[in-house]
Formats: sequence, C-alpha cells, structure tokens
Amino acid sequence: MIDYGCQLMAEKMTRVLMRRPADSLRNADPQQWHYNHLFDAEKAISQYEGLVGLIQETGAEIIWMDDNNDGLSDAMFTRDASLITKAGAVLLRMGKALRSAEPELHGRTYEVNGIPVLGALTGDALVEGGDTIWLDENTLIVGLGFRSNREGVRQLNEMLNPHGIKVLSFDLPVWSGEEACLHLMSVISPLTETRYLVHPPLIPAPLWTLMKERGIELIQAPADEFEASFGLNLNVLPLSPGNCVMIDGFPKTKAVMEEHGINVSVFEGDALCMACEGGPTCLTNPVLRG
Ligand SMILES: NC(=O)NCCC[C@H](N)C(=O)O
Repeated sequence: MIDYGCQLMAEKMTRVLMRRPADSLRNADPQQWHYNHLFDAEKAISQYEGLVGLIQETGAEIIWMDDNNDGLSDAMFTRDASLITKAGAVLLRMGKALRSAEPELHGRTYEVNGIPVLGALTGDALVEGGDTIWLDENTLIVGLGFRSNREGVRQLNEMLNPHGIKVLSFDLPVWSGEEACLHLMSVISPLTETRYLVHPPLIPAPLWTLMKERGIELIQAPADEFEASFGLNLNVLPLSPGNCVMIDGFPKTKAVMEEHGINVSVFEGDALCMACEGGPTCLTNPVLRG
C-alpha cells in the first residue's frame, strides 16, 4: 500500500509530518527570528500540545521529527521545507535564510520512513510550502513573494510536469515587509476542495478569477479579526471534509465557517502561532490524505 502522496488540501488527513517545539524554541532569540511581543517559549510549547491532541483524536499517524536543540526554531513549521506528491517528496529551498537547513532534515526523515524523494530545488530557486496550494490533483498554485520565486516555479514544473502536474504562479504583495511571513496560505485556506476561506485584499486578482472559474466558493474571513490576529484567524487546517482546526479567540471567523457547514475545533495559539507567524496549516505537512 502506498502511504504517501498528498495532492489535495482537505480530504481526510491520515498521515502527517510534525516537529514538536522544544529546546530550539526555548533558546530562540525572538528578534532574530522575527517573533513578536506575544512570544513565550514555554507557553508556546504547551499550546502546541493542544494541536497535537486534536490531530491524535482523528487517528492520523504523526511522523515526528526531533527538535534536538539544533537551533532551527522555525522547523516546527513543517509545511514549508518540503512538498509531498504522489511521485515522492520535493525538498524545497527556503526564502528565509535562517531556515535553509530544514529541507535536508526533511529528506532524512523521509528516508527513515520509506518515503521516496523525487528531487530537490537547487541554485537560486526558492519555494516554501506555505506558498503552495493544490487547486486540484494536477494543478499546484504558488504565491511569489519574498519566500518563493520564478526559478523555484520553473524547477517545480520541470520536476512535476512529467508526473502530470502543472504549476502556476501568482505574484503576492509586499504587505508588512521583507522580514514578515506572507505566504499564499496566509491569505487562502482551503476548508474543503471547493470552499476556501480568504482575505480578498491580499489575493492576486488573476488567482481570484481562476478560483471563481473553477467554481470555488470564496468565504471572506472578517477583516478586523485578520488584523487582530496578524492574519492567523485565516490559517485553518482541514482534518477531514467539513472538519477544521483554527486557533482560539476569533469567534466571528469561526462563526462564518460554521454558517457554511464547517465544524471548527480550536486550540490556544497566541504564544505559538500569533507570536511566531504560523498557524495549524504551517505546523503540519500532510503526507497522506484520503
Ligand atoms: N506556512 C507558513 O505560513 N509557515 C509559517 C512560518 C513562520 C516562520 N516564523 C517563518 O517566518 O518562516
């Protein structure tokens, strides 16, 4: 049985790559890593367990990577350093220089777990997993900003076209600056394969049009909660069709999703997600769905 190969966003997540934050996060200099005033390592480490509990309840298998005080505090955001396809994993190249060692760590974990590595981005290519969304099983969209570039998309097309996958790219804006983390998934969260939670002001117009042409229902996340959460209200992870996880404290966003028939579980995430600029989608890299 093939136990890897996730080319959809919201089917039942049955296997997922995660890294529990520990000493790397405890020892992180918040200024160096661009973590904000809400950062509290011990609180973040305990909040992480809230997310783990919700995932474990689903019965999904978690492939754990170790935080052995390697200084890579952002490596808990396992979404970003590799992309899983049915043809194997692609080791990406990080736009944030402090994260450049992460793809190799993913490669080692895949090797130990029998997941083939299809290839690795090289040279000037940059792509972070948070900039990628599977629009359908054969179409990957990539946001081009400070973390992902055209050469990265060119190399992805070269690697994935032979496997029937087309990679399209869309330009992202500067938003709050070069140091901040604005990924494509910071402004779009697929809740089901055809319903996406979105923050329209930061969505490239051609992508908006494409999503509408594809019949995707675009559900607007309340803008005031987007501001108040530094964009984290919109970072919603589907565990299975109609069942999603978000951080607590943003009731209007939760209510909007519930009005659209989505069941939403929450965990505390101020010291973890709002402080470190990444939510439940970033903290998980689904290896298998469906
Ligand atoms: N996919 C994501 O949006 N990941 C969040 C990464 C946050 C991390 N502090 C970073 O700046 O890369």
